[in-house]
Amino acid sequence: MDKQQWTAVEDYFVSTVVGRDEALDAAAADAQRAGMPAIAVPPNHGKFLQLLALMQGAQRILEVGTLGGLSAIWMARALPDNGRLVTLEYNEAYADVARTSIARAGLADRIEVRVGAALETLPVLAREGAGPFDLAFLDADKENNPAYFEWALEMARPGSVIVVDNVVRGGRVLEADSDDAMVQGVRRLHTMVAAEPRVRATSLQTVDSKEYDGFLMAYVDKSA
Ligand SMILES: C[S@@+](CC[C@H](N)C(=O)[O-])C[C@H]1O[C@@H](n2cnc3c(N)ncnc32)[C@H](O)[C@@H]1O
Ligand SMILES: [Mg+2]
Repeated sequence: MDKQQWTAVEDYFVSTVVGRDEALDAAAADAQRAGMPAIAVPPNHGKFLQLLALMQGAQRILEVGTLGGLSAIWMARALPDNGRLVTLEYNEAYADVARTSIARAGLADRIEVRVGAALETLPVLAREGAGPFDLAFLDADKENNPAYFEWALEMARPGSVIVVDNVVRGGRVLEADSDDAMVQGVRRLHTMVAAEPRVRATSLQTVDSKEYDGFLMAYVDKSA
């Protein structure tokens, strides 16, 4: 089993149950043209996030890490007309490309892209009373995962779901002495979530065109 097979299986799933979306294909092409790294969610993972948003009956969604807007578009497709998704992005040029793709997808009235370091924009959102968010997707610099999780929890309600992407690090999540700040961010996240009485959580390993990866999912089940 290797990347070629995982990609072929992913393509099969995309061509059957996931389905294609012209606006998402265009967003992916624009992201590539703009020189963004190929680190957006694969389509079947994007659809998974969309289903989660639907199951949540989500009206407010928080995302940390916009890139070209792919995961934001996937999730916002689950929102009702009055629903809102706020996505936080550090890179202004990426945010511009994402906004164009979001507008082309017909979601400009539902998605707000905020530029800045998320450690600065998250407290602003909290002060504004932007929550509670029914779903949060944390997918930016993994070093800051613990702080992002704390902010997501701060702006959650009982019943909210928080997903943290890319927690496997090619298996290096096992390396307690790693000098990779992203690995340490993911490890601190797991230690913190394990000790957090307000959530029930699990982490899943995945394989697809992005190779070996995974995500953590937490359900907020006590008054946050
Ligand atoms: C993995 S990509 C996001 C992919 C996107 N969620 C998707 O799946 O389509 C991570 C993004 O986080 C952004 N980022 C990195 N550090 C950040 C920070 N401190 N605050 C906000 N965004 C940050 C990067 O510029 C990049 O666009
Ligand atoms: Mg990711």
